Order: sequence, then C-alpha cells, then structure tokens
Amino acid sequence: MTQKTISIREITLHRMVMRLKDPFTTSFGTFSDKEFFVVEMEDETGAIGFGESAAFSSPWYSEETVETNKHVMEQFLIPLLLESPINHPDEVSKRFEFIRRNNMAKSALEGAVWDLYAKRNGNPLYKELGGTKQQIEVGISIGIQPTAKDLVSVVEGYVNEGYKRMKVKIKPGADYEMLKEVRRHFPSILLMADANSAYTLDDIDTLKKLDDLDLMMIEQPLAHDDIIDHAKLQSELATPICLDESIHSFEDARKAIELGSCKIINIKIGRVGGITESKKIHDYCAQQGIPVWCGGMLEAGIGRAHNVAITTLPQFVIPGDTAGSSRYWENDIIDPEVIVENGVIHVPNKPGIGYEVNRKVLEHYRVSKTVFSNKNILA
Ligand SMILES: O=C(O)CCC(=O)C1=CC=C[C@@H](O)[C@@H]1C(=O)O
Ligand SMILES: [Mg+2]
Repeated sequence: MTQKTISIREITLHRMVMRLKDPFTTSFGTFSDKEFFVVEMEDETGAIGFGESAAFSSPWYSEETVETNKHVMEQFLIPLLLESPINHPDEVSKRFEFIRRNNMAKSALEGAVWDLYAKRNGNPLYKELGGTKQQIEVGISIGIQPTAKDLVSVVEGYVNEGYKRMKVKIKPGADYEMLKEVRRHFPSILLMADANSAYTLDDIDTLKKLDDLDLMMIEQPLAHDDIIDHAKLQSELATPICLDESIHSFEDARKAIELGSCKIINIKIGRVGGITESKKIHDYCAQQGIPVWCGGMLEAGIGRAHNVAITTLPQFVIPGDTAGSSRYWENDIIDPEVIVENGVIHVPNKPGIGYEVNRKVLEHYRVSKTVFSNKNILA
C-alpha cells in the first residue's frame, strides 16, 4: 500500500574512505582511495533509505569535491529536507532547485529519498522508476596503459570475464595506435574511447583517424563545458560523440542534442543532480532516438545499486560502466555485492535498491559520522 507523505526523522552522513584495488589515474593525477558519503535517511515509520555521494576528493572531474558536498549538504540541503514532509521523491530536486549546481550533493540525498520511498511501498527501486529489465548488460572502463601490449592483455582479461563493452581511456599520444592494436586482436568487440576532454579542434585529424576503428563512440573528446566545438567536431566525424562532463541537466542535454553536439549521452546520476533529472534526460533521449548508458564514478555498493536500477530503463541500450563490486573493492559495503556474470547483472527484486547495507563493512571504512535529527519529529 503506497504510504502518504515522507517525514524524515533523521539523516546520518557516514564519511567513508575505501582503498581502491588499483590506483585510478586521470588527467589530474593518480588516487588510491575513494572518499565519499553514505547518506542514511530514516523516516517517521523507521524505514531507512540509502544514498551515496559521487564527487572525488579533488575537483578534477567537476567543481564538486567531498568537502563541498559536506558543506552544501549540511548547511543547505539537509535543513531543506527536514523542514517539511515530502510527497514524492520527484519533489526533492524542486525543493533544491534554488541552490545553484552542487548536483552530486543533491543527488546523494535525493537517492536516499528514492530508496526510502521504494522501501515504504515495498517495491524495488527499478520498478518505481519504470524499469523494464530484469538483467542489464555492462561494460568496463580501462585506464590508460603504458603500452599497446599491456592494453591488449587487460582487454583480453575482461573479454574473458564476459564484459560486453570495453571503454578505453585515451589522450594525445596514446590513442590511434593503442586502439588499432586492440581492434586488431579483437575485431568484433564493442569498443569505445573516453578522452576526458584531452583534445581540442586542433586535433581533428587525429580524431578523424579513429573513424577507421569501428568505435561505438568517442566520449567527451573536447572541453568539459563545451557543446559548440563538439557540434563542429561531430559534423566531421563518422564515429558518434558521447557527452559526459558537458551534460549537467536536462536543459544541457536538450541543447546538445538540438545542436548536434553528440549522438549518445552518458548519464551519471550524481553529475545531473539525481534520479529524477536522470529520468527526464532518459525520457527525452528516448523521444529523440538518442541512446544512453550509465556512466560510473567508482562508486561503492550503494551508488552502484542506484546505477543498476536506473539502467533498467528502456533507453539505456548501451552497456554502461557499472562493473562488479570486485572491480574496485576488496569488500563492498553491500550484501550481496554487485556481481557481473558473463557481462550481465541480474537486477535484485527486493524493495528499494535491492541490496542490504553491510553495517560491519560500512563501519570498518567509516572515518566519521554526523547525525541530523528532525526536532519536529519525536524519536
Ligand atoms: O566507475 C567506473 O567504473 C568508471 C569510471 C570512469 O570511467 C570515469 C569516472 C570519472 C571520470 C572519468 O575518468 C571516467 C568517465 O569519464 O566516465
Ligand atoms: Mg567520461
């Protein structure tokens, strides 16, 4: 039976630090730990929902960091959530909208509301979102390797594990030759490149060469906040451009599609401010015939579970970056962990995100916690 409004009694921010199995190298440098918040949200009935913040410790991917998330959640967003009951999770982004950007802070809290809402209704989150799949195909994201030979052997490992799509990070000097070698060894695998804004329009000849390699897409080749130059580049490339960092909202997606800046969109729940906005982008892309897939932010299990749920929506037609928990973690904070079998995740049919939070593991990796109680609701 669908319950009436949600009155949040308590929000706990668990500050987490988890050591990655392998260091993660980006244009900003290499990091070995993922710092993030687990949002635990209890309502007046005692039901508990969970969310996870996506921002990294330094502002290399977007302007947000773990610290900015903490500040904005504690000072602005949590008080807004506690001030009055919520009728539906779609209301949360509305309540937050006068606060500029800070999407990953917003998304961490909104995700907990969605989980709580689904649990109160006794439904799996994916069903509350209109998901249609009982299993999802997933790919894997591979960092820049020292040599083409190293890259081929890493790809081979994941092909043997059954992953359905290989995403290879590229940068000037580590692009065409590397990808050509992969394509030579694996003529028919689903192969894409992620450039993380490492190129400019001056590199157009290099990027056009990638057209020979039958790539599914080139992800975010140009500046992180651009859609104009991407439109110029897309008009020159046969390979579809996929935008990631450029898309922070439904409006960004609408404008990029209208300009022809991309033919595919990587939806990251944190980057766009939450599940409600992700669904809006998904639905618009379905209308416009633009394929979408679910990107990753090296999430732990709660964020990974939210990604699984959103990927069950029908326009998520390309395998995304939601690898198994074991890709990054010795042990994950959920039970069971996210398991990939032959490139497929079976979507759990339990209420909410469908995975239990393993409190023992959560407390093992937790460095601090802060509790926010709603004075208007007695414990
Ligand atoms: O979470 C994953 O498994 C994939 C992570 C990943 O590929 C990325 C995370 C953040 C920025 C980039 O480096 C890249 C991406 O662009 O999606
Ligand atoms: Mg990307």
